[in-house]
Amino acid sequence: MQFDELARLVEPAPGPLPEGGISGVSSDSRAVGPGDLFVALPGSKLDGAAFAADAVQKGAVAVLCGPDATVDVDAPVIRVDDPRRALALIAARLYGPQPETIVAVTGTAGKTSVASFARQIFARAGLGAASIGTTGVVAPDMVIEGALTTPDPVRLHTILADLAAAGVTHAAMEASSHGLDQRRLDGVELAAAGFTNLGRDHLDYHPDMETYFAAKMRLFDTLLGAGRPAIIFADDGWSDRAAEAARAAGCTVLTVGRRGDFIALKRVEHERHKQVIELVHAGETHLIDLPLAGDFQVANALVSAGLAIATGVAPATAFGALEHLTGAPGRLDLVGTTENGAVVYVDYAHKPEALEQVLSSVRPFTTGKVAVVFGCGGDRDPGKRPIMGEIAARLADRVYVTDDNPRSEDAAAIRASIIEAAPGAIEIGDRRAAIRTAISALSRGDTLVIAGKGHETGQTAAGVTRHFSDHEEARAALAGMAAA
Ligand SMILES: CC(=O)N[C@H]1[C@@H](OP(=O)(O)OP(=O)(O)OC[C@H]2O[C@@H](n3ccc(=O)[nH]c3=O)[C@H](O)[C@@H]2O)O[C@H](CO)[C@@H](O)[C@@H]1O[C@H](C)C(=O)N[C@@H](C)C(=O)N[C@H](CCC(=O)O)C(=O)O
Ligand SMILES: Nc1ncnc2c1ncn2[C@@H]1O[C@H](COP(=O)(O)OP(=O)(O)OP(=O)(O)O)[C@@H](O)[C@H]1O
Ligand SMILES: N[C@H](CCC[C@H](N)C(=O)O)C(=O)O
Ligand SMILES: [Mg+2]
Repeated sequence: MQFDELARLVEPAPGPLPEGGISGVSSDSRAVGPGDLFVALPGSKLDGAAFAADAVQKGAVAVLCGPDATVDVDAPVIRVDDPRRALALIAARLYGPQPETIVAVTGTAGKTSVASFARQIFARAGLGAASIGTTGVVAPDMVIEGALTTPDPVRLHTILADLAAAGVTHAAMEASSHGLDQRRLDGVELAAAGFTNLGRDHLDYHPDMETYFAAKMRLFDTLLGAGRPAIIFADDGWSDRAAEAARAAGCTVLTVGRRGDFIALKRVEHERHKQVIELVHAGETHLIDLPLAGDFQVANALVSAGLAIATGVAPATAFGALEHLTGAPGRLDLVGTTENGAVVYVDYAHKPEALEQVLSSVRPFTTGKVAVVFGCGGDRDPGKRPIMGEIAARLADRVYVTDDNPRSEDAAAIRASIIEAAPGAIEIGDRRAAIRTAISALSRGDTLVIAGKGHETGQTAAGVTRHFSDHEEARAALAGMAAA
């Protein structure tokens, strides 16, 4: 990319730049190669400006930074108002092309599920489809594990270009609040965007709920172009405000749910492992056998169908595809049943609303007791710990408090802060032991939810990640019971 083209992408437009251009872009000095532009970002732990000289030594031909960054290097320095946005726009231009139809979904809970469902609907419609999010990149003949829900712009645009080259025309991606706030999605050309719900999460990063909501709304007010469809789940406490924000941005608001106008949910019959839903779209009634457990999956299915229909999938195809959905791994995922008929699920609820939803979802099908095994991650919003303790104590009959990913924190202190609000809880720090104890205590008619780690395959404590899978542990415990 020539410098004059780069100059047209950033604000304010920089002064005169030298001849020539850049061959790549990076915000990490460790990844800089000859000919690259280094973008110095002020981060949460470090200041990228401190690495500018390193980057130039490694061959960076220019440095882009914010207005006040302290950068003293022997290379042109380009100062812009928003270096994170500049990085994203430059990465989009350098590493494109993107699949022609990209949809993104935001919300506190349901993003991974909606992205997976939208991919499955696109695929059923015969389109080259992919999803990008917490569980990685999923495309035909391609599964790439990912570290972040919304990858950083350089990685994201490399992925999008690889997908486009592999014949993917329709991609569904998750827009996390960190990703939106850090401009990781700026430059992605969105055909439609969705909103599921808002609840307490990430208040270690966002100062309060209003700021958290505003970060989510960047999806509509900055990223989705005017006139493009915004699919809003209508039955959440924040739905009206989300619709208002999208409308104010000029998006075409299409609501789904019981209060929905685009897809109106009329009736739901919940069964243990599936639900039958009746909905009305464009004056036509559809009766759908949704093969997923959990009330919350109805909302996710409606948002994903809305995204697919709004981007051109025939309604009958989209609704037909809902009958074939497979849940995203680790989302109210049935692991097995004990010989005496108790049911064991692995779920990814690691925040209050999700835990509330999942425990409420299993109650109607539990003739015995509801049990839950969970903990809370370290280095994450400590305020949610007693809230989740209270929810577990209220909605489950047996609560086992264990470790999630303590990361750098004292695991016992995390457990104590949960138990403060769940006084009857059984404390077993070792997650494997907690799962085994909970499974061996199950009786006929009971349901156990092992919550918080879902699809994860590692447990991080004191800076070390060891292989750990709730699925494997639960299966082993169930097999052990059967053999005994
Ligand atoms: C708090 C947070 O979101 N941090 C993200 C952010 O890092 P940062 O800018 O704060 O990085 P920093 O370590 O302070 O460094 C500042 C700058 O110096 C640069 N640097 C640093 C060292 C060096 O030697 N050379 C160098 O150039 C860094 O590359 C960076 O540009 O930008 C990085 C690149 O995009 C991310 O990898 C990093 O994610 C960290 C690892 C993370 O854990 N993020 C989580 C909280 C996250 O983003 N989660 C969301 C939400 C999940 C959900 O839905 O629940 C997600 O989308 O995954
Ligand atoms: N629409 C929903 N409403 C409330 N809770 C939900 C909803 N969808 C999923 N959940 C709960 O949240 C958990 C995570 O779901 P999912 O992975 O789809 O959400 P996410 O937004 O991608 O979460 P994360 O931000 O952690 O990646 C599920 O296991 C379930 O407990
Ligand atoms: N993307 C989320 C996942 C949390 C999963 C949970 N198991 C935990 O470790 O807290 C985060 O990084 O905050
Ligand atoms: Mg996710």
